[in-house]
Amino acid sequence: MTETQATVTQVPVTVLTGYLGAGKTTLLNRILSENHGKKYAVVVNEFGEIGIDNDLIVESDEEIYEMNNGCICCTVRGDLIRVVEGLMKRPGNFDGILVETTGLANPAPVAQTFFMDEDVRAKSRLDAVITVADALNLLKRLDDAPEAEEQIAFADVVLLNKIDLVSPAELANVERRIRAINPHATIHRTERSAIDLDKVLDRGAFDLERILSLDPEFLEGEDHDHDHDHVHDENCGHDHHHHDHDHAHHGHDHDHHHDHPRHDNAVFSISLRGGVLDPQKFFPWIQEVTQVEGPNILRLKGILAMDRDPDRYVIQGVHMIIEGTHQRPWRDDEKRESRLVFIGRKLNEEAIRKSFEACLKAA
Ligand SMILES: Nc1nc2c(ncn2[C@@H]2O[C@H](COP(=O)(O)OP(=O)(O)OP(=O)(O)O)[C@@H](O)[C@H]2O)c(=O)[nH]1
Repeated sequence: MTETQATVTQVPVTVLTGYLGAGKTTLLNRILSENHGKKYAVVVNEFGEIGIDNDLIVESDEEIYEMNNGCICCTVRGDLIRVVEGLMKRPGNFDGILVETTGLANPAPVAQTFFMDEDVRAKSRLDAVITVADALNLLKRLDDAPEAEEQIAFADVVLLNKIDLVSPAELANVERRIRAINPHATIHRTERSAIDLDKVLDRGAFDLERILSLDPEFLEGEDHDHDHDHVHDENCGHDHHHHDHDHAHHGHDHDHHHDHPRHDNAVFSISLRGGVLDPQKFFPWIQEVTQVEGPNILRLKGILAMDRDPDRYVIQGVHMIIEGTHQRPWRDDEKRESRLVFIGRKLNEEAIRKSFEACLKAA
């Protein structure tokens, strides 16, 4: 090691990935809530037009940078470089960086960022890619979502989460599938992403050799977000207005996994916004929607203002399983409004939008 290398401390970067609703934010919140005496900078990237994820992260002293631009492969790399470079200008303020990717992302471009950009590379090191897998839904997603497989393949550590929702036989089955895709990752079985943090942080686990054997062009993506047709960028939001367009991703020079497409173009989001909701109408409605549309709802999240309720109500779901909690009182300076995002396939947007509006409290 040269003298300069030895004196520069590289900030460890942990990438949290995993398909929609697997338990990434749950893990992130554990990391931020635990009393480990360390300070992390958090970068989150989400899919969907209205920022909700940020509101679901526990309140802490941590600084949170949100990148809300859906398509991680095109725009986020640049954003991530900017955020990381900004952070690097203030050394000593934090002990590590946590990057939570959207559930629809292939983690490769995020991981590449820490090797591609000179400045970033000098000052940070990719510590590990942690993939959270949903024990109940992973097998289905491996069949229909290429990102889910990439996330497993890239993992240094897999949290096989939601073990409370499956039988021991099903669990063993999912674990076998994960092993078949990635024989090297350490697998931990978890409920609510509960894990000793030293099993996920400061692992020194990212194995470049292994990634290069998986993806020989991993270090050659320098021009990645410049070479391809820029028409593509306009469509990167993947929102429902664009979901049936001929997505230009196949033109990507980085699409070297020829055997499967990089993005699941059928997935789109519906963002609903409104004022105060009538709980007598809203709860039966959401039950019905999740029963009827459940198989197509990959994820739903909302922060809702309920009539006669002083608290923000958070609702979350993956397919048919939904959970709701009171988060915290609405602050005086906050507008009491409801935001709800559905992410899925083949959802009937118009019907969902209309029936949601019918749940608003009568003026
Ligand atoms: N039953 C059960 N539910 C869980 C478990 N872990 C997380 N959940 C729930 O699953 C839902 C999704 O969890 P999140 O941590 O928000 O998932 P995520 O991966 O961050 O989701 P996206 O950011 O939307 O991709 C929430 O309602 C959680 O409360 C678990 O082990 N068991």
